[in-house]
Amino acid sequence: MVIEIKSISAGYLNKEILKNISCDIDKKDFFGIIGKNGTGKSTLLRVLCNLIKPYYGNVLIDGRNINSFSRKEFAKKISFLPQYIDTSLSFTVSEFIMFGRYPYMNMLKIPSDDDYAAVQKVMNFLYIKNFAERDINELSGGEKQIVLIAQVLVQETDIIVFDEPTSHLDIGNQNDILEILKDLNEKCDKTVILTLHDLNAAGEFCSKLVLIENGSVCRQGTAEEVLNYRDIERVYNTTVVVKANPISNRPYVIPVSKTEKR
Ligand SMILES: Nc1ncnc2c1ncn2[C@@H]1O[C@H](COP(=O)(O)OP(=O)(O)OP(=O)(O)O)[C@@H](O)[C@H]1O
Repeated sequence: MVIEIKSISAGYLNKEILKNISCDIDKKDFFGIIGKNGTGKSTLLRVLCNLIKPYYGNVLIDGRNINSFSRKEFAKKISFLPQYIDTSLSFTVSEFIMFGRYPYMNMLKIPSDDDYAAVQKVMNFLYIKNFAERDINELSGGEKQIVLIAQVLVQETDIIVFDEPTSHLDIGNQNDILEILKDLNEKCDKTVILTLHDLNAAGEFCSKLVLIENGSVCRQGTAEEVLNYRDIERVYNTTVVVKANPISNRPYVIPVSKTEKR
């Protein structure tokens, strides 16, 4: 077990958002967190990444409480791509990716040869070397998302965490990003943890899912176990049909209009 989330209650000021959440994440997992808007998915990631302290409970990584890590140590263990990142300042793609190397730099924050090599390696891996010198603000949404992922990868952590990495992307770019994350999971031994709104993408790519309902775990397990129509209909308050993808055999969820007879 690489991550143990134990009986977490957390929120903001006095408002409890997460209520007694427990889940275990294995090293090999491609772990998806799903649930309605505002149910606490991002809050759970913030607790996991030690950005907010829980009211109760704790998070262990490799058996060690996350509170016992120094900031630099933690940044070499787990990297996080939040849902919103300000990219309004003008940086080239390679400069922007270099920010991910901060945990490895000395007090003066001058990149070493290793830092430059790490940036080149990630750009090669993601096939983005050709726009290394472009301004990040000139990129399309899909290109920018790959650069954000590059900044996470250059941090060279075993655990990578993404808050809705595919929002605003078309189905082609969404699949491209998820394939990259799947490769990182399967070929580079990274533990991938992400939130997703697209239940079909979650069903297709995630090895394990947790469905959050009003800040609590409704169900966790394989995609087949979690994406059952009863839970999905109740949690999302809508009508759906769940089928198996004829090629991958993984579950996908089809919405049904209220005007259709059942
Ligand atoms: N910084 C904050 N301060 C106060 N309340 C917050 C803060 N961030 C989130 N919340 C509240 O916590 C609740 C859960 O938010 P969270 O972002 O974790 O949900 P989510 O499931 O990720 O939502 P979405 O799918 O819409 O991104 C919401 O009611 C939200 O308004």
